[in-house]
Amino acid sequence: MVNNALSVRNLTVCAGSEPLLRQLDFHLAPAERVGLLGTSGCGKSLTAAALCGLLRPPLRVTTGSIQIDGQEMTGRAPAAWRQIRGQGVFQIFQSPSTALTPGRRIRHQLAEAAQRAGADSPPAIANALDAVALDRRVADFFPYQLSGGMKQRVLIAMALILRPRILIADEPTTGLDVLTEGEILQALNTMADETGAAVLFISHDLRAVKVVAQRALVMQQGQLVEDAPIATLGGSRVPAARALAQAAQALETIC
Ligand SMILES: Nc1ncnc2c1ncn2[C@@H]1O[C@H](COP(=O)(O)OP(=O)(O)OP(=O)(O)O)[C@@H](O)[C@H]1O
Repeated sequence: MVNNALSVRNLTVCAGSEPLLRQLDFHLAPAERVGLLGTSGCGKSLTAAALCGLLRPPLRVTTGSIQIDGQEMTGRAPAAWRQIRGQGVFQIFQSPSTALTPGRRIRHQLAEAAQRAGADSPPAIANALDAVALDRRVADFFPYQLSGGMKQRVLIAMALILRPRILIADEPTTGLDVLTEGEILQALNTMADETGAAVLFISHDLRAVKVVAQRALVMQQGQLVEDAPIATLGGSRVPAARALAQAAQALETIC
């Protein structure tokens, strides 16, 4: 039997005694691309942090299970999480600067990923930059010499080299213009096609989610209220899911 890339069961996360995520249950099959949607403050980024082992006190998992590629991760030491981050689960944040080391050229940061993945560094870097449509000369730049969209594409190139089991992209196009947004979404799809990574794409914007994912998870106030194919959200019994579909449709009509 093939393991799910990700299985989340009955996951509850609290800040002190206050539950912020409540009994989340969902899975990602290998290579599946799923959107995680919901309005601001519903718990999307907390979910991403929990799935990457990045919750810090007072936040903690109080019940439930997170399995990555069949491996139980709840209750594991920070060292076990560090080991799985990168090739087990790779996260792209809204602000890519936090994931890149400011004083190191892009080439060295990508070479480190290649070494970790056991790949031949110069060709792996060249192929990854080509795949995300970045000029190969970008390898000689420092992060401060790149735009936000270029940094985001460098991180996707890093994922291409590391070939993670799961990629979690948390609002990776927020604040970018629509053309750059399109390039990032395209690069994400190329990465997923080439590596077979499962993708959890987090956004409040169904229009962006639709470019990457076929299925949507909808959150509301820390709970999962819908898990359905994107094409069916407009007819969902869940008002929050219908509202997302209607908002996307209204924008498409205007634009
Ligand atoms: N360290 C923390 N301590 C206490 N509460 C927190 C902490 N981090 C987040 N929260 C709370 O958890 C809830 C969910 O926050 P989260 O950042 O996951 O929302 P989100 O859905 O990602 O929102 P947005 O779309 O605006 O980024 C919010 O009510 C927030 O105030």
